[in-house]
Amino acid sequence: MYYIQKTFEVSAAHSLMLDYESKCAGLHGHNWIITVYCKARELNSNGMVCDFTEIKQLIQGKLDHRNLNEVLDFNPTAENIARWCAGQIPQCYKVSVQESEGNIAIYEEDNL
Ligand SMILES: Nc1nc2c(c(=O)[nH]1)N=C([C@H](O)[C@H](O)COP(=O)(O)OP(=O)(O)OP(=O)(O)O)CN2
Ligand SMILES: [Zn+2]
Repeated sequence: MYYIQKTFEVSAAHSLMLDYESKCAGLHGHNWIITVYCKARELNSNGMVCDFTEIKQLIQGKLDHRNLNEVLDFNPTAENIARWCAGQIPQCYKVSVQESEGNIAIYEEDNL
């Protein structure tokens, strides 16, 4: 099995839809640090699991410098963003989304 991981930053705004009062319901921004983990049994014709550049384009290209509430059709929590990122790349099995220094969400496919 081959494994790769790609880390990049997304600077964007969001507001959260919550059923309790929170500062996070107001529009605000983060510099999310996103790490995408991919794997493949065989390399493609270019000798890659998938192209680092393409991974970044598929996610950062859609989210960077945007209002996430306008480009995503779900509540843009770090957990939901991580799951959405995983869905953009067929070889992806895990995504980590770091919202701030102490706040990290991880989505990982359950193969059980
Ligand atoms: N489980 C989650 N909890 C929270 C999420 C989330 O995505 N998943 N998101 C937020 C908000 O995005 C909020 O903006 C985070 O605010 P931040 O100031 O970064 O975090 P804290 O409130 O913990 O502040 P400290 O700086 O650590 O005091 C909130 N929760
Ligand atoms: Zn936030």
